[in-house]
Order: sequence, then C-alpha cells, then structure tokens
Amino acid sequence: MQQLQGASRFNRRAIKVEQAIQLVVESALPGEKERVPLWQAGGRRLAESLSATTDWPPFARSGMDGYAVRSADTVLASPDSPVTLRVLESVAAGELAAATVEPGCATRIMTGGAVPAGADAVVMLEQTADADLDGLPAVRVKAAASLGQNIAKPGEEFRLGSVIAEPGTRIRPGHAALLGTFGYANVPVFKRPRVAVIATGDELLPVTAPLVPGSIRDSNSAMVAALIEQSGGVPLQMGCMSDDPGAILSVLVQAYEQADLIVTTGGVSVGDFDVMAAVMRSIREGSGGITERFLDYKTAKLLFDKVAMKPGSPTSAALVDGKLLIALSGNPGACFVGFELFVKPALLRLQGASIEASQPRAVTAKLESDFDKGSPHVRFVRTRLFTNDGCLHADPLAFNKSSMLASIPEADGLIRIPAGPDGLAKGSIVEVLLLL
Ligand SMILES: Nc1nc2c(c(=O)[nH]1)N[C@H]1C(S)=C(S)[C@@H](COP(=O)(O)OP(=O)(O)OC[C@H]3O[C@@H](n4cnc5c(N)ncnc54)[C@H](O)[C@@H]3O)O[C@H]1N2
Ligand code: MOO
Ligand SMILES: [Mg+2]
Repeated sequence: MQQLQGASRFNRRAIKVEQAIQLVVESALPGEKERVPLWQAGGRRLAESLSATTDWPPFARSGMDGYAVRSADTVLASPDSPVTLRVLESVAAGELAAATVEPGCATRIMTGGAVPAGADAVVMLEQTADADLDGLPAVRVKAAASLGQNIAKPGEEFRLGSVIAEPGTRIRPGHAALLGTFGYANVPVFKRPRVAVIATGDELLPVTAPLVPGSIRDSNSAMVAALIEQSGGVPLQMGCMSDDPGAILSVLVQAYEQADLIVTTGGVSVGDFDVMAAVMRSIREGSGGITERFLDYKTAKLLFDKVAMKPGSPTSAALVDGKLLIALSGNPGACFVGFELFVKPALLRLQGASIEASQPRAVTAKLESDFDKGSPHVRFVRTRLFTNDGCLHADPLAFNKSSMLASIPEADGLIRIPAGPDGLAKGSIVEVLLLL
C-alpha cells in the first residue's frame, strides 16, 4: 500500500471549537426547496414563512354539549330555583342555527357547534334538565351562566395574516395541526440534504463479515447514517474504503456528484496511512499533492484541520465547489462528538435553520462526580442526565474515551468542560449540550 510518509505531518494550527462551528455554519447555505403533502411534512424544515389564512377560531364555537343562552336570562338560576327557557332548535357541529336566541329562549347545541346569534354563553348539559313550556320543548337551567362561558371567541388564537411559522422551523406535530387548520395541503419545505458517508480504514470489515484477527467491523457508517437521519438528511452509503488514496479520491468524486454534503470517518490524524489528512493538506496547499486528479483548486478551501478540543482534535473541514467536506475522526467517540458539533449544525443550515438555531443546544446541570482532565483543551464528556429535587444532574458515563463505544448509546448530552489545566469538582454547575 502507498505510504503517505510526511504527507500528513504538517503543521496544523488548532482553532477554537466555536470558531470551527461558525466556519461550518457560515459555509452551509440553505438548499433547494420542494413541496410535500402535509401528511408527510412532519419533521421536515419549512422553506417559507406561513401565515393564518383566517381568524381562528373562524366563528364563535361551543366548547360543550348543552344550551346556548343569553347569560342575562340565567342570572337568578340555581339548583333550587332553576330558570326555564324555551328551546328553539338543536344545532349539531357543522350546522348553522336558523333562529336568533331571543330573551327567554335557548338553543340546544353540541360541542364544536356555531353559537347562534343572540346567545352569549353556553350552559353544559349536566347543569340543565329537560322541561316543557305550554307543551313546547323547554329546558331548566340550574346554574347562572357567565358572559362568554364555554364559547371560544372568533380570532382568539390567531388573527388572519399572523405568522404561524418561520422558514427553517422544524415541523412539529403541532405545526402540522396548524397547517391543516389553515388549509396548507402541500407544504413548502427544504429538500432533505443528501449526505455521502465514506468510512476509511484498511482494518474495517463490512458489518456482515466474520471478525478476523486485527480487523474490526465498520460501526461508524451505521452510526453516522442514523445521526444524519435524525438531523433530517438522507444518508448515502458510499462504502468502506481501504486507505488507498486512489480509491478514496475516486469515491470522493462520486460523492461530490451525488451529495450535498460529504462526511468521511477515519484517516485524519498523523498516521502513515491517514489519507484524509493528506487530502486536507493538498487542499490547504492549493496545488499538486494527492488531490490533483480530484479537485478544482480554485474552488477548494480548507476551513480547519485541527480543533482545540477533545475528543476529535484532528477533525477537519473544507469547502469544495460550495460543498462541505467534513472529515471526522475514526475513533467512534470522537466521530460521534464531531458529528454533533459540526455535521449536525451544517445539516440544519442546509435545511434553512438560522445560524443561531443551528448551534448545539445547551442547558446547565450539576456535575455528579469529580472530573479530572488530562489535556488543556475543551473536553466533551458523554453523560446521562436526570432530574432530582427540581434540578438537572449530569452523571458522566463510564467508557468515555474517544476510542470507546459503550457510552455512546447511553448519552443524553455532552458535558462541556472548559479549556484549562483543571477538571471540575462534583457539584460544579456545568454546561451540557443536549443530544436530541
Ligand atoms: N501520534 C499521534 N497519534 C494519534 C493522535 C495524535 O495526535 N498523534 N491523535 C489521536 C486522536 S486524538 C484520534 S481521535 C485518532 C484519530 O484517528 P483517525 O481519524 O486518523 O482515524 P483512524 O486512524 O483511521 O482510526 C482511529 C481508530 O478508530 C477506528 N476506526 C476507524 N474507522 C472506524 C469505523 N468506521 N468504525 C469503527 N472504528 C473505526 C480505527 O480502527 C482506530 O482504532 O488518532 C489518534 N492518534
Ligand atoms: O481527539 Mo481524539 O478524538 O481525543 O481521541
Ligand atoms: Mg489515524
């Protein structure tokens, strides 16, 4: 195999995590739009600002099955001394009353029914009894009704034209309900970004293969694919590549043709066969090198090739032909953290989220155990989160090393231990990035 002696051992300058995230989100511009049936819009990102097409509710609506009355008629009503009103008609939801409710009258009405003119309150059925007045239908009202009782006012929730959701909003089930309410049968959304996933490493076996000494199965591809799905993208599995520059360059070419964003894992550190580090170096140096047959250098720009953080310090990113290439570490823990910090924000941006909204979401929590740190860099620690006595607690998980897998599925968040030589004592208040 071709050894990349020296190719990856160049002087990399580490930048701060926040700066690296910023570079990525500024490079990822909102992508193409499409329309999808409302039925399939849940979880997608809205591409246009949408507004209420009517007042909501659109008419005075009864909130109860009962009688629409004039509240003034019921002022003296009580269980011992009910007020008897003549019943004009019965109105189901979806029907309109024929008659105005005049003094001394009531209209039987169902939940969701349009309150007839003249009525200003609805008395629930349980507070009434059937009666008759000179042989005609009547009702005995056993409680005084207050003005507006059990009636939803037109426009009390939304006014015609008011904005219901901004571009970039992730369509939650509640948004789907609003869009249905206001007649949006087809919803403008950003296309789901296609993300090429390329795993690199001679030691990697496909998931289907039996283990052989010295090799391991490729677990990063499946993890990254699941992370992409979770962030609204479509993973394109480009395969598991050996550390062969030619093969990796040709798969990168295919990835650039098919995808909106390219994610690689492995080969990004300083090892003799770390091909992605050599690719990034070529991009940085701008000519010749390993990428000669691959890239038009005029449009290739290195964003960073080292981040002052742990895990994932060798994480690198470049912008090639307007598309982001993010090279994550091969170590599963570092790959996972690198995805959360850089790939996810990029994916959210491609789907129209604002720069602010695409940043990792943080909460504060009380640290449950002392944390010693071995490096001066910012540290991201996989943690369990729980509440106790009204306070959020962060309990760092075991098997937290960059090379370890066991804590990844258990993690609710990433504790951010600030840069500096010292760790933190149990009970410290820490910032935790949520993994949602
Ligand atoms: N001399 C130095 N060595 C290393 C340094 C350093 O600064 N100096 N950095 C370490 C750090 S930190 C990290 S993180 C890793 C990054 O390694 P690479 O991104 O180059 O990844 P690989 O060398 O290809 O693999 C590392 C590790 O991960 C396993 N791996 C790789 N791909 C997968 C996959 N798809 N599924 C599961 N596991 C995977 C691989 O077998 C290795 O064990 O470098 C340190 N070294
Ligand atoms: O930066 Mo590496 O991810 O610590 O192990
Ligand atoms: Mg390596």
